[in-house]
Amino acid sequence: MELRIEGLGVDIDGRSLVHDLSLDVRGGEVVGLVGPNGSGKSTALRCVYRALRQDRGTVRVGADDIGRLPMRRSAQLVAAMTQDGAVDLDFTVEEVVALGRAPHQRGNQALGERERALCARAMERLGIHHLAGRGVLTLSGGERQRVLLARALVQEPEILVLDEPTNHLDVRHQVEVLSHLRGAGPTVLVVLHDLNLAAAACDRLCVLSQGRLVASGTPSEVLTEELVAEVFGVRATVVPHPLTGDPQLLYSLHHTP
Ligand SMILES: Nc1ncnc2c1ncn2[C@@H]1O[C@H](COP(=O)(O)OP(=O)(O)OP(=O)(O)O)[C@@H](O)[C@H]1O
Repeated sequence: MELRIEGLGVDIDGRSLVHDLSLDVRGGEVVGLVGPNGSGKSTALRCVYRALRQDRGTVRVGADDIGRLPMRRSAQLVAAMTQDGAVDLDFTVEEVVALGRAPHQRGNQALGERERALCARAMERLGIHHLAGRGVLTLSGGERQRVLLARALVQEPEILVLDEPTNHLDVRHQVEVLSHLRGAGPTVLVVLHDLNLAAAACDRLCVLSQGRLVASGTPSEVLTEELVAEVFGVRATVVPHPLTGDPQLLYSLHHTP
């Protein structure tokens, strides 16, 4: 299903955090939202998963304006994996993953066979099945990130939004988590800081700077030396990945633009 953000605007304390943002993510596409710290990425994403109500604009999932749907319906359509989605109750891993089914369940209804198999498969896929009985408060940051992703996947959403899903992950798990995004089923909008991983994981990138969309397109169209210098204030050399052709940025610590 398509995610369409139209003319999104968020103001807080008289300051415009997101300004007239419009972007589309086509069904099954993976789009990366990148930009410097404080450029409004998380604020925009929060409007998509309804943690924040925008002052202007709409967020549509398919034909529906998400802001007009009952909360249960929008939770069936949109799953979020976020930094503030951390679980602070001492649930087990298995229980937290099963919470992903909540928007589809009635009351305290027990999970059926299909749901239990779905949870087991997600834990297997993310390499956390051996942690099933562990309390989430005892997990490392990276283990917890993978639990939160498993919870989002078992929600079987149409739209999956992720805010820095590779935070805390070692390089192997960064690659693994991002490789799960393509072809996973849902349409994906993901905030990433690592531009090289973003180029490898995303079909298209949207660049935010000071709350405004300043570039969008394929990673090769967007990640130019000029853009990286202008938006991030960093001198980088862009080279094609020798195997995939994706643009990859090489940084020199001793040169600034
Ligand atoms: N509730 C709030 N009240 C005041 N200012 C806020 C609030 N939420 C966000 N901001 C400010 O809005 C700006 C954008 O924040 P946001 O978290 O969206 O940026 P970001 O691009 O996700 O940043 P980062 O890469 O550092 O995570 C920042 O300057 C932040 O301090």
